[in-house]
Amino acid sequence: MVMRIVDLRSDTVTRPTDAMREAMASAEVDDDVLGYDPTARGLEEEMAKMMGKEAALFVPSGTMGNLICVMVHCDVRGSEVILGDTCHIHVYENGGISTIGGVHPKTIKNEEDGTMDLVAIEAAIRDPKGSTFYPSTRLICLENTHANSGGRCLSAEYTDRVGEIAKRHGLKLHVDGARIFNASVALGVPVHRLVKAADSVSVCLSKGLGAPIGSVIVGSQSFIEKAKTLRKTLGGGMRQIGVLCAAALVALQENLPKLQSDHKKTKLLAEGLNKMKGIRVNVAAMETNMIFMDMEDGSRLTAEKLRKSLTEHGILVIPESSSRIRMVMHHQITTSDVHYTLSCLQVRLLISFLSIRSTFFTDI
Ligand SMILES: Cc1ncc(COP(=O)(O)O)c(C=O)c1O
Ligand SMILES: C[C@@H](O)[C@H](N)C(=O)O
Repeated sequence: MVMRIVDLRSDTVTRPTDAMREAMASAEVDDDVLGYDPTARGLEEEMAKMMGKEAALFVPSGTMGNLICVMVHCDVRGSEVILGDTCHIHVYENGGISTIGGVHPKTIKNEEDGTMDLVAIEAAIRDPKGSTFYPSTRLICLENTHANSGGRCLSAEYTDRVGEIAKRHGLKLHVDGARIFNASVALGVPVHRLVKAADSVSVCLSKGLGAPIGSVIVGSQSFIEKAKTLRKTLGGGMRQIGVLCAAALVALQENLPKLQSDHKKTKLLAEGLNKMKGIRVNVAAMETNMIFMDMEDGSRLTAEKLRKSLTEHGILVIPESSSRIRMVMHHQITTSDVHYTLSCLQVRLLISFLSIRSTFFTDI
C-alpha cells in the first residue's frame, strides 16, 4: 500500500518539478571553469540584479557559500568573525570557517528573534591596540531568516544598524541569506533592501525556492572574482553547471511566488497544533515557514516517540531536542497534507493523554 508522505523535515527535501527536469535536460551548457557556462551566467546576472549587488557566483551549497564569503573577507591570518551562537555557520557547518578558513569565531548570544544585541556586537570588536594578544575582528555575520530561532526575520533597519557598526570599525558584513526570500515575502520588503548594508550574501536556491542543488553568493565585482578563485580552491569549480542553474531559474520563476502560500500553510498548521492538548507552539513567533512544536512540561511523550509515531502515518519530522520537534513548510506540502498532519497528531496526542489517565486510575 503506497503510504501518503508528508515530508516536514526541512525545506531542503523538495524534489525537482517536471519543469525543472525539462529545463535541466535542455539547458545550454559550457565548461564553467574554463569560462562561463551561459546558463550559469544568466542565473548569476539575475541573482545579482535581484539582490542589488554588482556580481554573483553559483556555488554547490550554502555551506560552501558561507565559507567562501568568510574566507574572502578574512583573508589575513589571525582574523576573527563575530557571529551568533546559534547561527548555522557556527552550529551546522562543521566549524569550517576555523578548520578550513583559519578564522576565529567570536560568538554573541542570538536573541529569540534571531538578532544579536547591537551593544554586544560593538563590545565584541577587538581593540586593534591589543593585536599582540588578540585576533583581529574583520567580519560580522548575520542570518536572515534565522533558522534556529524558528525562521525569524531580521528587519532591513536592524541589518542597516549592524552595517553601520561594521563600517564604523572598518569591518565587513556577511548575511547568510539561505532563506532571505522567505524574509522578504514575510516582511513585504524587497530582498535588495534587506541586504543593502551587506558586503556579501549567500542565498540558497535549494531551500524554499525548491531547486535541487546550489546557492548563489553576491557581492562586489572584486569580491566575486576572489570568491571564484576560492571556489576552485575548495573544489567547487564545476563544469557544465547550466544543468543545475537551469533548474534554479525555473525555481525562481515557479516557486518564489509560492513562498507566501508556504507561510499561510505554516500558520494554518501552527494554529491547529496550538489548539491541541499536550503540545505548545509559539504562534506569535512564527514568521515564515518553520514551526517549533514543544511537548508540554511533564509530558511522557518525547519528541522521538512522537516522531516515530508520526512516521507510521507517513509524516516526517526532525526532533530539535528531547522535547521539541521542528516542522518546515515548502511548496510540495498541500493544505490537505496540513489537515492530514493535524488529524494524525490529534489522535496520537489523545492516545497519549488517555493512556496517562488510565495509568492514573489503575494506580489508585
Ligand atoms: C540558515 C542556513 N544557512 C546555510 C545552510 C547551508 O546550506 P546547505 O545545506 O546547502 O549547505 C542552511 C541549511 O542547509 C541553513 O539553514
Ligand atoms: C539542518 C540544516 O543544515 C538545514 N539547513 C535545515 O534547515 O534543514
